[in-house]
Amino acid sequence: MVHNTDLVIIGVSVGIAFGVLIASLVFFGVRWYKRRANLQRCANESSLATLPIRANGVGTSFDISASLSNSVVVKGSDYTSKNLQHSWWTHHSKDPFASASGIYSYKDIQRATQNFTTILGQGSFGPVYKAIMPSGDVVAVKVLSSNSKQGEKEFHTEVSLLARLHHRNLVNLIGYCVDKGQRILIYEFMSNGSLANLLYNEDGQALSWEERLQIALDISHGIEYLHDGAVPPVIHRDLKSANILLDHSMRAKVADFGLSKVDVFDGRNSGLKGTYGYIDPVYISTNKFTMKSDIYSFGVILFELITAIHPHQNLMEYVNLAAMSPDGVDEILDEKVIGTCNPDDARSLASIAHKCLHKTPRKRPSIGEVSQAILKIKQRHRTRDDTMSFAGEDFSRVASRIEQQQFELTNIVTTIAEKISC
Ligand SMILES: Nc1ncnc2c1ncn2[C@@H]1O[C@H](COP(=O)(O)OP(=O)(O)OP(=O)(O)O)[C@@H](O)[C@H]1O
Repeated sequence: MVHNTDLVIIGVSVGIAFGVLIASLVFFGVRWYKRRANLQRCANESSLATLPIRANGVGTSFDISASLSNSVVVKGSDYTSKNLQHSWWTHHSKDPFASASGIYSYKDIQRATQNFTTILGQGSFGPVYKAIMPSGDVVAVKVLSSNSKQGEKEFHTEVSLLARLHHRNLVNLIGYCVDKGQRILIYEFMSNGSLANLLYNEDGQALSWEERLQIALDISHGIEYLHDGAVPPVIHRDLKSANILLDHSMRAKVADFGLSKVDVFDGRNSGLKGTYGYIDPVYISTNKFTMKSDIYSFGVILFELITAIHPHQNLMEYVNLAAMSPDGVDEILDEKVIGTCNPDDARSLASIAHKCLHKTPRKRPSIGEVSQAILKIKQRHRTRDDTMSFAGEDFSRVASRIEQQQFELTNIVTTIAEKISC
């Protein structure tokens, strides 16, 4: 016989067991849900968290899991985004932020820019500040404006591209900051500013012809690395004198990857990228951007170096007029280099620039051919300079010998005169 009390005990026990079971299920369910949500969040953030960075400008760069924009990486390359999946995550599975010294907090940047008071300039991406990092390194800090046309995709493109591209003629990305809803890029500081500033700012000292040739060669080497050295190859899409920066020793570097903006070219949002005055007309008509479109933009920059006329000041009209006679370029040569620039050099450089602007893209030279041609002009200039200084040296040696002989002759004459008077 089962007593009533037994029944109560059994009922209570079953109730407790059932309650414990439900509580456990709820507990583990909530835990599982939280973990899942956490993993989801990590997965969403991983494209940024796994972005590679050079540790304070030196050393190793890591692969990435962030997606690269096809707008700058050449399509059809064997090197697909799959190859990029071997991520930083796999190397640093615990705390991706702990060991990467290229990643900074908003507070670090605030302190380094004296609360964002050291403005260098304003681009379409946002303001750029000069900053002194705790290490003492001087850097340039680009803050992505919240109302900027450049969004997250461009930020990813810039960081992921620059982190795997290293060349002395590209502006190095030193780090970045994603904190307090801000996106900030940290670059090596280029103390001589942009080529556009140097060419068009009347206050500064004019660039010499020699410096212009070196700048042309530096830019071509930077592009050569992007087109022929990088895997997969990269098309810049926004080459212009404002995107060429110069360091303390006037060496030029190409800047602004992934930040090329959608230009409102004809009043409609055409989706064309680049800057008016530098855009390849073939790209405008076909909407196809190739390496030869970068070559076109470089041709425009070469003419800027020769003439110091901005593309927005009818540069192409002057260039087309000058092309009508063999020495027409002499007429548009920047007057600040007249006298120091050999006319043959200017004509040769103009001839390269003309080839870059050829209306049929496949007839434009490759960047390797352009580099070779500029190097030849530079070497010729140097040889000419050396010959002149050698001739100068010779002349001064002859002059001092004549002076010496004159002195000796005077001595002889004086001695003879003394002897005669005795
Ligand atoms: N690494 C750097 N070192 C020194 N100055 C810099 C650096 N990067 C940019 N600047 C300066 O900051 C200013 C803005 O540069 P930014 O690259 O944002 O715009 P931009 O190239 O002039 O224009 P856009 O964004 O329309 O292409 C320029 O005057 C440039 O000289």
